[in-house]
Order: sequence, then C-alpha cells, then structure tokens
Amino acid sequence: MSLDDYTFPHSRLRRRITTPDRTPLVLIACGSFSPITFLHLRMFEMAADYARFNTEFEVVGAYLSCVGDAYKKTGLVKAEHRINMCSLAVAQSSWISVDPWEALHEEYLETAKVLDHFHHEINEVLGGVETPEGRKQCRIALLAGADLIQTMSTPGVWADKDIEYILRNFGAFIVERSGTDIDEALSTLQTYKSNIFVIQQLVQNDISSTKIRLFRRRDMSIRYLVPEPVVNYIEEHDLYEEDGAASTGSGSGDKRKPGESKGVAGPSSAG
Ligand SMILES: Nc1ncnc2c1ncn2[C@@H]1O[C@H](COP(=O)(O)OP(=O)(O)OP(=O)(O)O)[C@@H](O)[C@H]1O
Ligand SMILES: O=C(O)c1ccc[n+]([C@@H]2O[C@H](COP(=O)([O-])O)[C@@H](O)[C@H]2O)c1
Repeated sequence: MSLDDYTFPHSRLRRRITTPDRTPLVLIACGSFSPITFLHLRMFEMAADYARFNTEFEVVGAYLSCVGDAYKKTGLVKAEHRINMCSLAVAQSSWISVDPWEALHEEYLETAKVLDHFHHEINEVLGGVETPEGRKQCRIALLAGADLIQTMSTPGVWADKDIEYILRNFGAFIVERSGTDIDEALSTLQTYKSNIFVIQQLVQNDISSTKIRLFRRRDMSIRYLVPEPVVNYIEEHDLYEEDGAASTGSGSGDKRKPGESKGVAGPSSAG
C-alpha cells in the first residue's frame, strides 16, 4: 500500500455513545512495534479499564501507529512487516485497529503530527461520534509506556513545543513500566498533570520487543510472549535473525512448531 491508496480505517471505531455525560476517547499507541508483543496489546485493555473506572471518558476505539522506516532505531524491521504483524495481532479485536498512515511516510513524522492526523480523520472528516445530545468530538490521546514519557524530560529528544502541544491538546495515558520511576518521569511535566493519566500495572509484565529480538537471535522460544500468528509471521519471514542467520524452525528437518522451544523438539531429537 502507498499513501495514494490510503484510506483511514474506521470500521472498528464506535460511532455512537449512549452516555451523554461521557467524552468519547480514542487511544493512539505510537511506537516501533518491532515486533508487537502481548504487553503492547495489554496496554489497550489496561487503559480501557482505567478510563472506565477512573475518568469521565468512554473509549470508542484505539489505534496502533507504527513509526516509519526513517526512525532507524536498532532492530526496526521494515514498516511493511511491522504493520502486517500488528494487523495479525489485532485481527480478532473489535475495537483496536492498525493505521498505516504514519509508517507509509518516507520521512520521519513527529508524534504531534500523527495525533493531528487522527484528530483530522476522526473529528473533522468523520465528524466525531453521535450522542443522545448531538455530535461530540472525540478526545484523541496518546497511549504509551512510562519510558516514553520519561524521554520527554530527556533534553534533545522531543521539541518543547511538541511536548506542550501533545500534553495540552491531546493528553496521555501512561502505563507504568518496571525500570522507570514514574514520579521522576513526570516531574518536569507537572503543568500538564490534569491531562496525564498514570495506569498501574496490576499484573507486572515486562515483555519488550528488545527481549523478543534477543530470544530470536539466541534461537529461543518466543511463544506466549507474542500472539501466535505473529510468531508464525516472524518465522516465515526469518525476522530478527542476527545477520540473516539460518531460520530456527521452518526447515524441513525441524519438527518444532514455529517459535517453539528447542526443548520440545520432535521424537527424532529426543534420543
Ligand atoms: N513492558 C512495558 N511496559 C509498559 N509500556 C511498554 C512496555 N513495553 C513497551 N511499552 C510501551 O509500548 C509503546 C511502544 O513501544 P516499543 O515499540 O518501543 O516497544 P518496546 O518493547 O519498548 O521496544 P524496544 O524493546 O524495541 O525498545 C511505548 O509507548 C512503550 O513505552
Ligand atoms: O515526536 C517526537 O519528537 C518524538 C520523539 C521521541 C519519540 N517519539 C515517538 O515515540 C515512539 C517511541 O517509540 P520507541 O520504539 O522508540 O519506544 C515513536 O512512535 C516515536 O515516533 C516521538
């Protein structure tokens, strides 16, 4: 797909809410997703629960937006693969979509521009959502881990004007992450605290894409850390193998299922 063929995916966006006192909310997770993991998916569920119990928002949809190839971060496989893996991961979801718009750009797009794109498509083009009291604009908010918000206090990573623009106009749902001191991460962002919602992880989960890539390089199982169709996709496309090293599980002599541990190889290797 190219930008010329692009249309905004909105089939999973709920276009009507029945609770007039609530503000419709659309969560946007921006990141590399190289590859997407169960933790990334879990972030959406945690945020939806948090919004339901602790805020006056009502989640009407959510999007994964993969960063483009120009981001050039270590371990970033081609955007096409990352979009495909994200699409496989949310194939069964009724409310999470993948929007390829950001990744289809050759140049790097700042997150502020990405959030503007969602505001434009959802509130200006689609006209927000219907409520018993007429149409309402959706709140578009960034969904991110604590490490991402911490980078906002790291000099030189974000433009100050973008931090202000994002946190004033959109806001952020931040999932705590082990290894990141959330209070410290937020210390310089106090001006925007009414727009920053911190979500505690009640079940600690520290899956990261870096670990998945590391396991792949070490020929270890990644099963049950990423969705099964994503495991299969990674195997089929020989992704995350160091320097294009041989595939680990799809060869004809290997009885393992894709992504499965060597410890469960077929009878031929059981001795
Ligand atoms: N274990 C985690 N806990 C909380 N947030 C997370 C976790 N893993 C990823 N995130 C968040 O998910 C979003 C997408 O992150 P990203 O694609 O960089 O994943 P990652 O696992 O951190 O990748 P990498 O290991 O390559 O840095 C970011 O907002 C990041 O903060
Ligand atoms: O907009 C910016 O200036 C900016 C600065 C740093 C990071 N971001 C975004 O934050 C996300 C970070 O992803 P990652 O994989 O580096 O954790 C990714 O979507 C980047 O585009 C954005």
